[in-house]
Parts: sequence; structure tokens; C-alpha cells
Amino acid sequence: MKFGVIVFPGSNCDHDAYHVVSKHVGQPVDFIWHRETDLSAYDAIIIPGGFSYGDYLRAGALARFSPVMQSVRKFAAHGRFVLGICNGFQILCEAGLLPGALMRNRDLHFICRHVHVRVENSDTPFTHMLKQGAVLRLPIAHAEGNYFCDDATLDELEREGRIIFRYCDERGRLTDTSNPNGSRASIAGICNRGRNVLGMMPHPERACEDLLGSSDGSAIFNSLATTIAKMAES
Ligand SMILES: NC(=O)CC[C@H](N)C(=O)O
Repeated sequence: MKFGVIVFPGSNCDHDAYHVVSKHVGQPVDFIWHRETDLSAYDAIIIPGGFSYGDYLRAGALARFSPVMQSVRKFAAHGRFVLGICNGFQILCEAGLLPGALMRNRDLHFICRHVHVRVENSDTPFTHMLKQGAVLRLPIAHAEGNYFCDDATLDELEREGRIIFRYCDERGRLTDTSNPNGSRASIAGICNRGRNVLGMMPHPERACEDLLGSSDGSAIFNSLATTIAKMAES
């Protein structure tokens, strides 16, 4: 099994993702410069957080044109796994691999703090080691995390169980103050129809060690690694 972490000019969570995969999940992992186009060696690609191209125009709007993104599109179409975290989620939406858009936060401020998210669907390759309804404590750090989609898309996401995480309070309730950025339906993470592409605004890779305030993120990486291992056996 091999993971790849894509590096754009301006990525800044690439090393965190690399560290988690190599040290905590214990799997081989490479950095992949955004000009690369051959992803054939990989089972899963992580598009990490950061400020690709300085977030000019809109977060992710320029990174979607990087050469590697054509290959990521094909990689995803073949059912291989893609995890977009924060700026990675923004890039996946801009590239059309996930529906909707990430707008400026409701209060127009950059928000950097721990939040709670509820696991809305534990029946995915990324969440099967988590309990349905479990509450995770994860950090967010973004200015453009306000998820928006139209009514038809929201209906489709709900109906198909593709809303994977929702912002909530520490007891799993959706309250007036539990949605940090104004995201529609408190959405913190969604997947594609094939369930092999996940985008999320919170940072699970910054929450894999108790020393960092939470290790709740590790189940996401371990779920994915277990899925890949099982697929290789069968
Ligand atoms: N940590 C990140 O990936 C966040 C940066 C992101 N480009 C933003 O909305 O501010």
C-alpha cells in the first residue's frame, strides 16, 4: 500500500499528513509535486491543507489547474481513494470532484480553534472505524470554510448519505453556536457518490496525538488504510 501527499506552491499541511501516514498509520508515503502526472504507484492520495497559490482569486481556484489534478480526476474515476483536507477540500470542490463551494466564513474572519464534528455516516472507507453519531474534537484553521450548495445538491447529499461530518457541540447537538463558519446544514465534510473521495474542512492530521489536544483524527486514516489492506487481500 502506498499513500501520496500532493504538494502545491503554498501547501503547508503536507508534512503533517506525511508524518501521520508514516509514523501513525505506518505506511509508505511520498510527497508528489503538483507538476507530476503519474499516480500509478498510489492507492490513496491526500490533498493537504494550506494556501495553494496564496488563495489568490479563491481558495483552490488556481490549484485545480495544476497538472496533477487531471491525474487525480482519473485516479478518482478508477475508484482509488482521495482525501482532501481543508485547502484540499476547497481544491476538490473547485475541480468539480465534489459538489458545492467553500465561501468566506460567515464572520469574514480566519478561525483557528478546535471544534466538534459528528460522524453522520460511518459506512464509508474513511469512517468505518468510527461509530455513527460519534463526536470528534478536531482543529479548524480557515478563512474560506463556509460550505454552500444549492437545494437540489443538498437533497442529493442527504438522500445518498454523503454528508459525512457536521459541526456540532460537544454532546453532538446542532445549536446556534455549534456551526463555526456558517456552512449550509452545518456541513463539515462530504464524499462523492462512489464514496472514494472525501473532502473535509477540519484537520484530522493535526489530531493524531494526545499531545496535540486530540487523537480523534487517527480513526479516519486508519479506516482508509484498513480498507486498502482488505481490498488488496481479496
Ligand atoms: N489550513 C488550511 O488549509 C486553510 C487555508 C485555507 N486556504 C483558508 O480558507 O484559509
